[in-house]
Amino acid sequence: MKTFQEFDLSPKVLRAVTEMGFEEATPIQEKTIPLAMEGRDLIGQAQTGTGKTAAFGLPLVNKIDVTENRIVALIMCPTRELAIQVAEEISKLGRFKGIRSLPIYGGQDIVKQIRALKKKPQIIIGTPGRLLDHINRKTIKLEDVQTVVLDEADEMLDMGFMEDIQSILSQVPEERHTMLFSATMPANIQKLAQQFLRNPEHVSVIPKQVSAPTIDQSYIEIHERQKFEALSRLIDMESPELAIIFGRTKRRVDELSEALQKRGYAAEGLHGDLSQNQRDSVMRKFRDGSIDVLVATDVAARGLDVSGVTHVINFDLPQDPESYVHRIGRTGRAGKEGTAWTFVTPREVDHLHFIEKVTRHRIMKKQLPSVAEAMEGKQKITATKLIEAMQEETHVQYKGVAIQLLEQYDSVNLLSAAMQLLTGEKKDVEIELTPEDPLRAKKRRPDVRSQGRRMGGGSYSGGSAERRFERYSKEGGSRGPRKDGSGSRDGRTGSGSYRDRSSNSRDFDRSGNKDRSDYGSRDRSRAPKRNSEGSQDK
Ligand SMILES: Nc1ncnc2c1ncn2[C@@H]1O[C@H](COP(=O)(O)OP(=O)(O)OP(=O)(O)O)[C@@H](O)[C@H]1O
Ligand SMILES: [Mg+2]
Repeated sequence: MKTFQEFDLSPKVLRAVTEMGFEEATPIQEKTIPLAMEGRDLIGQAQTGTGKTAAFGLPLVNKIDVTENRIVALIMCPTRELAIQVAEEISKLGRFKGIRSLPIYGGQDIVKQIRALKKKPQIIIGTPGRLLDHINRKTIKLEDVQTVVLDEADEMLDMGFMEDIQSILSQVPEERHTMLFSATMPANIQKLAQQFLRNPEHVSVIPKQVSAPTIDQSYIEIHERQKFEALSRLIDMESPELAIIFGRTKRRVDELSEALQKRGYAAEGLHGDLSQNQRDSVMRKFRDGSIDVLVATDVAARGLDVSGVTHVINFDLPQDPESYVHRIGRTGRAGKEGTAWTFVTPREVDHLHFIEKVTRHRIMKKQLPSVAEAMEGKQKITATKLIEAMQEETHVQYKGVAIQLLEQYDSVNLLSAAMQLLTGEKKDVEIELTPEDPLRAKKRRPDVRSQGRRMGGGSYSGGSAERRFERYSKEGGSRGPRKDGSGSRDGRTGSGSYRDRSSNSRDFDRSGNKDRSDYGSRDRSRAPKRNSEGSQDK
């Protein structure tokens, strides 16, 4: 492993890296930083949570001259939350150097963004839709851009952003440095690479499995109507520090977060039909720990890096293997351990096995914890907390009352009652969720012999396995129109109808993440053809 001193980074950039607590470069950083510093176009693939942001961010902030007062670098991300987060990381990396960066995404007041643009940022981090909006308004000019990064490149393609990306890049000089990054590189990424990159270097540090090795993966076979009880028991048994629960649709996320609140959990939902203020507020609360359960659609599947996420629970099975990899990759980041549980209805078991094959990772079948096990798990955690608190010896002021109580009451009864209070017994409210249809079982199975390459394990070069995977995906509907596709274009126009129609539909909430919500008068013909969420986010 290389230390950062071994790269030819400027002292101010090195200082930022040190302050961020990075000591050694991760494998993707080790391989891509020198290439990027040489100005090589590249496609970088590495497991979730392994520092791809700094892999492109460091060479970028290192290269930019601080006296520059034009936009010289552009980073595109598929979702608003990710744009905000990447901007945050870039700003940390460029802090001592004084690099100016700005996130540009839909849902935020455009006038405010125009004002911020007047401060002459050198790096723009944006979602495609809103970027185009600024380009059309001539409030963003890309004629001086020298470096372009597409983070989560495959997802942007999947969301139907191809045309938007084409339009944006048509504004950027052809003589530029372009980099694509993602943990997954399905075959169709080739199209994007051929079009936008020049003689790119493929850097893949995906070992055997595409999902991070530090994630413990299990599934529970369960009927739709039992899922909520199972979820409550799992949370009780495992007592996550922070958990992300993925639901298939926006409606599901709304119902689930409400149900969890009724049971007394500190949970909130995130999906594309919320206002940007609501989205920001939910993310803030999750990051600062004022809620410990985030219920989300796939809008939260990509790139989000929240420290302390110990558990990911797929309440509904994800649509495709990539989505599975990215969702569970919200835990087990930066070498930490994580746990992922997936609920699978009997009719979806085939689909789960397909995901297992494509990701080349065995997902262990586990039994639903019994009420007694959940209870026991919870009590163990309370007992541990109690013992830790006792050892800290900060409870002196309670000792007087404790002695009095012990003189009056039975010690076992007393401690049991205290533990019950501490455990915070959940309210026993009856919950009924609207059932979701199971994902359709896939008929076509991947060819086991060639599966290693299917998720781009070292190659994305369009071999038969990739093609098969792509074909499979299309048939399975996962790459076809998202199920909420219907409303997407309206979303782009900013009319209320999208919201009205989609909130109860079985929509894949990619919708919300993509920022098209204030597309205003933009040409509708440019709306992504295929999807759903593509609709909203710029
Ligand atoms: N060299 C390093 N040493 C320690 N921590 C690091 C290093 N590089 C990055 N990190 C931290 O690791 C975490 C994950 O990084 P990042 O979000 O860039 O991962 P990623 O590879 O982009 O994941 P994803 O595929 O989910 O987007 C972040 O909190 C980041 O600050
Ligand atoms: Mg990332």
